[in-house]
Amino acid sequence: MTEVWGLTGGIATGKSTVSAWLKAAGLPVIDADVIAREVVAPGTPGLQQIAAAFGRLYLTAGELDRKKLGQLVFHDPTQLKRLEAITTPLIQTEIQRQLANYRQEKVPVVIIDAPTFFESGYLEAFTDHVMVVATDVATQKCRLMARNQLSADDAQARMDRQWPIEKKVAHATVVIDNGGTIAETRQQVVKWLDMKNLK
Ligand SMILES: CC(C)(COP(=O)(O)OP(=O)(O)OC[C@H]1O[C@@H](n2cnc3c(N)ncnc32)[C@H](O)[C@@H]1O)[C@@H](O)C(=O)NCCC(=O)NCCS
Ligand SMILES: Nc1ncnc2c1ncn2[C@@H]1O[C@H](COP(=O)(O)OP(=O)(O)OP(=O)(O)O)[C@@H](O)[C@H]1O
Repeated sequence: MTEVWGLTGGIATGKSTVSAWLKAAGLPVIDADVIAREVVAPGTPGLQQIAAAFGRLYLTAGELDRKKLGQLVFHDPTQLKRLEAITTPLIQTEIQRQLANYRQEKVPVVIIDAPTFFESGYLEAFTDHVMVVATDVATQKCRLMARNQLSADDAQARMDRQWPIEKKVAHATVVIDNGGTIAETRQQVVKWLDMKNLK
């Protein structure tokens, strides 16, 4: 039987950093952020639906202008809901397709890496356990501003679109504290891999 783990965290708390280590250890990772980009790639029905709903203003040279759409939806929950009404079913179908393949291959452990794992409302039903990568809020905001070149207001707006990290931590099977150095975080992940006999 395949054991399915959700991997999540707050925006910029270090989920991708941990996910890369799990992949390097040979675990199959279904990456919701990658799928979210694929379903709105040029020429897809997803992109057509976005253009129809939000206007061609959000397309540049036939591609989704992610920065412009992000500025709209991360500052306006109603617009984010409109976007998710298009993207969520497409993402969900692809995650389920990949998961079904892994189950058929009887892969022992599969990871679903999804920033909005809890908020999406459907992923918990597919998973057995959840790993949450957490930092304190000040560290999260600082790293988000630095990585995405965002103002404090823009960073806060993105953080406010997600569950607070304490609430995610309260729902976790395992918490990885990424508030310290990369090496300290790595140690926690290696310990988990050891415990699961996955190294
Ligand atoms: C609004 C979009 C175009 C902005 O693109 P951009 O390249 O600037 O950001 P990117 O997609 O890399 O996301 C960065 C981070 O923002 C956060 N985020 C993205 N979508 C959401 C959302 N629907 N709700 C809350 N946070 C979100 C996540 O932490 C994510 O890791 C894009 O995020 C999008 O299409 N979102 C809707 C699809 C979705 O729900 N994706 C979440 C993964 S399943
Ligand atoms: N322990 C750490 N110390 C310093 N910087 C870190 C640490 N962990 C991650 N970072 C940096 O913080 C930023 C956010 O990390 P990462 O991209 O892994 O977050 P994420 O949770 O995947 O973000 P998102 O939700 O946007 O996908 C990156 O620039 C990364 O290099």
